[in-house]
Amino acid sequence: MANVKSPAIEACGLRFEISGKRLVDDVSLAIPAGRMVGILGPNGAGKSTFLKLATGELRPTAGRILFDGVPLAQAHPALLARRRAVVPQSSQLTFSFSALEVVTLGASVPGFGLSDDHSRAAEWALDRVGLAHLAARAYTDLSGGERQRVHIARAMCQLATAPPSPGETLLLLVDEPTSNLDIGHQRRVLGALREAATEGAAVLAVLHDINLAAGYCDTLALMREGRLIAHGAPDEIVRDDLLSHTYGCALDANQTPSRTPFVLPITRDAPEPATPVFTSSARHHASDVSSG
Ligand SMILES: Nc1ncnc2c1ncn2[C@@H]1O[C@H](COP(=O)(O)OP(=O)(O)OP(=O)(O)O)[C@@H](O)[C@H]1O
Repeated sequence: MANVKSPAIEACGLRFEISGKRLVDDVSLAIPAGRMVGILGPNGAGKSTFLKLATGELRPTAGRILFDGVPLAQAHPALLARRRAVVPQSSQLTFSFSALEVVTLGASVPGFGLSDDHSRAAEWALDRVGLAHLAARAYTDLSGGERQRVHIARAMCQLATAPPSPGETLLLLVDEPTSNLDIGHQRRVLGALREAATEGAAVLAVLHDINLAAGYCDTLALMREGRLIAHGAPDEIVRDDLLSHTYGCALDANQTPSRTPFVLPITRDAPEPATPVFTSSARHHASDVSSG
């Protein structure tokens, strides 16, 4: 068993219930150091709830989360701050901090300001997400996609200012990091997460874009109705039958010449309605109104 490292984070039989509804149901998933795992699944599948359990924001109804083999609830907050960064799905930040100040929020020590290392890490992180030119801009004046990249940079800065000791793993937990981004910035952000994994971090990312997930993640975990229904290499998950069933629509899986799997919705076989639906219902509505 040489070279087998315990996972950076591991969910064991995780369940979360609220008001008698099971949002996460018996999910077991391990993310080892150096791996990027994408969580996929339809809206409401339980992906964000699972991520919140993994960050400790929610406490499981049953099962447990281990961080480097230790129950997450027992991990010291200082250790978590040094080794684990979280990017939630949305942020309510309304102060007019500059982009640079937001990026340093996770790294500054109250009363001591920023060290040179922190400042350098923040500038590096902003540059990594293509925002170096907006470092001084008020966060509240940034676009949605720019704000999203600021939060990715904040997480990267947080981890970059605390290089791990030998044997320690950094953990990055991100919820839909590309939802507001154009395709170029999607690539840039996923490339940065991929690079973090290649350098040894464990990365868990909730993603909606199956093709980007297949291109950047080592494995894909597919959730539906709170359950983990499949977990494997991208070519084991990006399959017509599995995805069409999971998402409830006809999907066509294929591979690029470099053998990266991808999927497209099947639209060519869908018959066009004889009468445009909107026009037809609008006409009915108009005749109801005139005859009433
Ligand atoms: N506090 C709550 N009370 C009841 N139901 C909840 C609560 N929070 C979330 N849910 C429900 O739990 C289910 C899972 O939510 P979750 O946000 O984890 O889904 P998701 O897979 O991340 O979805 P999406 O892709 O739309 O972001 C959804 O049906 C949601 O409506």
